[in-house]
Amino acid sequence: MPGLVLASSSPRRRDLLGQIGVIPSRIAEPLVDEAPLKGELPRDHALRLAVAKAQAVARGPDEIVLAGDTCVGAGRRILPKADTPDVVRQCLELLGGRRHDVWSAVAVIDGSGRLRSRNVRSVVAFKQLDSAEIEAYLESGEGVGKAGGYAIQGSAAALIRAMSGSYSGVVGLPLFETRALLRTAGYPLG
Ligand SMILES: Cc1cn([C@H]2C[C@H](O)[C@@H](COP(=O)(O)OP(=O)(O)OP(=O)(O)O)O2)c(=O)[nH]c1=O
Repeated sequence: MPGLVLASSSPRRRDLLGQIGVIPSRIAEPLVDEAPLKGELPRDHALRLAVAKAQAVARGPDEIVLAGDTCVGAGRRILPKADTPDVVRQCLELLGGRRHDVWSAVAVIDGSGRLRSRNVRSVVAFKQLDSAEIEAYLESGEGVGKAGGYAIQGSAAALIRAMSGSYSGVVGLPLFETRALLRTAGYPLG
């Protein structure tokens, strides 16, 4: 059975793979500049970074490499991965009361070096958020380190009116597409 390298520092991606019974034989942190290019659209950004992360990690003989990227987009605008509570606040002020896109890209390089990728769009609708709700969410600390400043898998779920698309993709790895790519790459999955 070919080994699987997960090119990700994200514990969420490891957990999501575990949810479908996939245990990487190796985890490697991809060192990639995640800054958007000038004028880059959210969908292009997610795909470019997933591919770059997969390519940044060395592949041993008979190893498959998998990487992903999650990008939150408000129209043509890319929201940052919130690194401080202030950025979380700015994101929530923008996202409250409207719909936004979450692009979830996954890239797989197979044992012969062939790259395949998928990019999934989800749409998430937040309720109108008043300042007390935003401050309460900031208190939770859950938004820091997350694309768009929130995590759907935590207390933010209670502020989300609706979503369509891939729930696992919003969390960090679209599992339907990931399974299909892994199978095509020769990784044995039932
Ligand atoms: C929108 C959203 C994002 N996120 C997370 C998933 C990703 O970890 C993060 C987006 O950053 P990414 O750059 O996709 O991933 P990462 O930096 O955590 O890990 P790596 O690049 O090493 O693979 O935001 C959630 O956990 N829940 C959500 O609802």
